[in-house]
Amino acid sequence: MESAILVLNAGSSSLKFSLFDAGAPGVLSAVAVGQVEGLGTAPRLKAKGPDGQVILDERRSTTEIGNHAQALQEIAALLGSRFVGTELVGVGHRVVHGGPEYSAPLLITPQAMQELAAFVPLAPLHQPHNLAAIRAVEQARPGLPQVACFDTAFHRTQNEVAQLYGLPYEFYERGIRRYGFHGLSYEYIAATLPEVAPEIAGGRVVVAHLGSGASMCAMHNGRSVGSSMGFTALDGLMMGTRPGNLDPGIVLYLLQQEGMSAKEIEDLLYKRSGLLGLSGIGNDMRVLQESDSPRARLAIDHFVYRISRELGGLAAVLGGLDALVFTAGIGENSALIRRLVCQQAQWLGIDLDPLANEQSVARISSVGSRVSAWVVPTNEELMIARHTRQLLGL
Ligand SMILES: Nc1ncnc2c1ncn2[C@@H]1O[C@H](COP(=O)(O)OP(=O)(O)O)[C@@H](O)[C@H]1O
Ligand SMILES: CC(=O)OP(=O)(O)O
Ligand SMILES: [Mg+2]
Repeated sequence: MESAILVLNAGSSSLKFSLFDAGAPGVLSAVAVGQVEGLGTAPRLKAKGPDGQVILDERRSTTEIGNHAQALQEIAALLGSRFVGTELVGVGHRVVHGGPEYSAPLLITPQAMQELAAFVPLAPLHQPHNLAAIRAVEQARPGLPQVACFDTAFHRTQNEVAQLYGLPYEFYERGIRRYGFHGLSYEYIAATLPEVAPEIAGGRVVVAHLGSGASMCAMHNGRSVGSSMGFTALDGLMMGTRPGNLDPGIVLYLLQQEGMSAKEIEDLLYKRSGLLGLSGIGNDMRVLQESDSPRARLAIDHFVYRISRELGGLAAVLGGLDALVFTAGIGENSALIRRLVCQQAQWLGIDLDPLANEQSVARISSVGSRVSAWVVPTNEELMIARHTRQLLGL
């Protein structure tokens, strides 16, 4: 391989990467994928080759890999040793918040970095890490072209009514509006549906991206018309450590009556709530599913309840529903969550095929189901690589 595109997806506790052959014409294929997960707690470096074979799986101490910059160094060392002689021609990044202006991928410049830094308070779990990864690459390889791909961009097709909050209009003009997130994932699903599920690709589809962060998107003919996430990635569904949609009066109460500081509330809302806060056990759905604790079951039931409510709302936005698509860590892997959600959604016309659901095959609803249900694995890194290749003209 002569030249490659590196993709970095920096999350709150992980740094995911993929390396793509930039020289091969046509369909992009990853020659290596992996991540450093457990950043800050129990770092673990994992990497796989093109056929999915494990090439590395090592636990490291927090002194060895203590932050995203060190994680990036490890990834660079690993890739450098395996792909000697390969020239890196571009780096694509997931940047969670692009604000009202950025509705397309962007070539990184010093000015763009300044503008994107203004969105750090709107995505404190993600934006600082996204920008730190860009700076680290710039430091290691000055002048290497870097592209920012935004989680918010895919939702900019939504009309003004859908993006408004019921605040005085000048707040909307100042940028306080519903942005929506997980857009690279939804864009990938929209691009994939014509292949895997052509009968629904042009229809009214709700996609449920259920991972550590979770959201749902109402899509009509592959375009976003509504999203459960809003101004920040706190809104909508309950998540691993975030509560999702919350009465704003609770925040006022905590500030004014309970004397919590803004920082303490930020910590509560981003890091201590959701599945973790309700269960008291953890934020990993696998652990909750295996637990006998009633609170773990309560957390799962509330997770499903919130998805069901949001599904009804987004189906109303679409004026009806043709299909429900599950994706991301929980959506792709948890037959239990899919079963519970689909059972709740029987009133909408979804009839689950239990065996297909257990096997996580693409279509998981029965042949006669009026509204179909699907599992479609997402690939944010591939979406970023496509954008990067196109923007850089590679
Ligand atoms: N087999 C599984 N069953 C249930 N949940 C799973 C399974 N595998 C992964 N998950 C869940 O997926 C979540 C991570 O999803 P992912 O999309 O990778 O999240 P993120 O990118 O936001 O970190 C984990 O927290 C875990 O709860
Ligand atoms: C926007 C968001 O919540 O992303 P993630 O699911 O990666 O945490
Ligand atoms: Mg994710």
